[in-house]
Amino acid sequence: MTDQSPPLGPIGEPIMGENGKLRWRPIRKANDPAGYDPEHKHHIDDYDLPPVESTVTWKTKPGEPVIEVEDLGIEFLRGRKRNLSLREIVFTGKSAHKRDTFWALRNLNFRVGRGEAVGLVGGNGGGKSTLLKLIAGTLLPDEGRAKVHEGVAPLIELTGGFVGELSARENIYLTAGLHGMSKEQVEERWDDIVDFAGPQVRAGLDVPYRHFSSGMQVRLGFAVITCLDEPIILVDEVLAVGDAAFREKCYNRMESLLDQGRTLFLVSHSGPDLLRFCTRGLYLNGGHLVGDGPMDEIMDRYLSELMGDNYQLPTDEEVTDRRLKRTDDQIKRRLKREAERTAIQNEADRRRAVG
Ligand SMILES: Nc1ncnc2c1ncn2[C@@H]1O[C@H](COP(=O)(O)OP(=O)(O)OP(=O)(O)O)[C@@H](O)[C@H]1O
Repeated sequence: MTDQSPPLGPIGEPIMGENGKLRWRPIRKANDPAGYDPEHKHHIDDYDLPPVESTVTWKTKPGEPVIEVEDLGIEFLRGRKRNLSLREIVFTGKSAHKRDTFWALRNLNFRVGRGEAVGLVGGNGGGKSTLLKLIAGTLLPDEGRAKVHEGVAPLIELTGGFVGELSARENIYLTAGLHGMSKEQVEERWDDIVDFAGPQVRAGLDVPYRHFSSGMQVRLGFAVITCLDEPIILVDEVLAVGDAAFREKCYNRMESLLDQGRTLFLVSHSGPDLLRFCTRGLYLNGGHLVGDGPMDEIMDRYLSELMGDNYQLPTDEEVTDRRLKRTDDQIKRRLKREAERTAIQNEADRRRAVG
């Protein structure tokens, strides 16, 4: 919100905004990190946060959906039942193998806007990974459609679509090239990719990718996928194999991508991770979309259905307090990123000036 917004209540007093969100009176502009008061409670919308430059070229206009899922369904083969006898085949005209199929996803309908961060929750086998693969286009639906209006950078399998026989170096060029990046663009971002992936990956750049440990695979996969200029990022549970420090680095990068207005789809069984980024939750159960709403409400519903009486739903007051705490943390992290970006920019300007 800018200073032209309708007047707010006294400092620290929440008022209900027109959009139904609680808002707090800002005590300073967000682009003035020095004035930040960590004791004060804020709503992120109260800040005139500077837009973050992005190299993405958008095909959609602001406000248009980037993903439209309509009556989407996919059927899988569960296995084969007993083979039919020759007599049955001849007299019934059926195939020798009886097909035993099931709908892994069915009747899914939803739209996702630019810049939304969507978390997918649901029990094992609920269809989360399958949905990401349908959005990425690596699986085709049997019913309906998933219309994706922007490019997608998927990290949905540990191998990230990389070729095991090729070296890590070759895989970087290959993946970036498939997403439309020229050799020069890859070279420009080379250090960013390899530094992010870490020293173990740098040391193994010429080793066949299949010899990488699962942690190294995910480091390289994440570094490459998030360096692409694709507006939609899909991340499946894969980050779980990285160590804690690397995961934190990945989360920071995901937040930077969201600052640029990119769209994120995240599958995770970790409530805190989902709540850190995602504003919207989709709940898949038995292949059906059974919930679509604010991430915290979807998470509470999923956990209470999963754990029954062992999960205590928060009171309204607790929900509000937790939302405020999360918003406050998001603002602090955003300001830190702004300060880091400014420092990097200043250093680059200084070097340019020195020649
Ligand atoms: N290629 C496939 N062929 C047959 N069945 C499949 C295939 N891929 C997934 N399935 C099945 O589809 C269902 C949904 O699987 P999916 O991996 O999407 O679930 P998930 O919600 O991601 O589960 P988890 O939380 O355990 O990772 C499961 O029953 C799974 O066994």
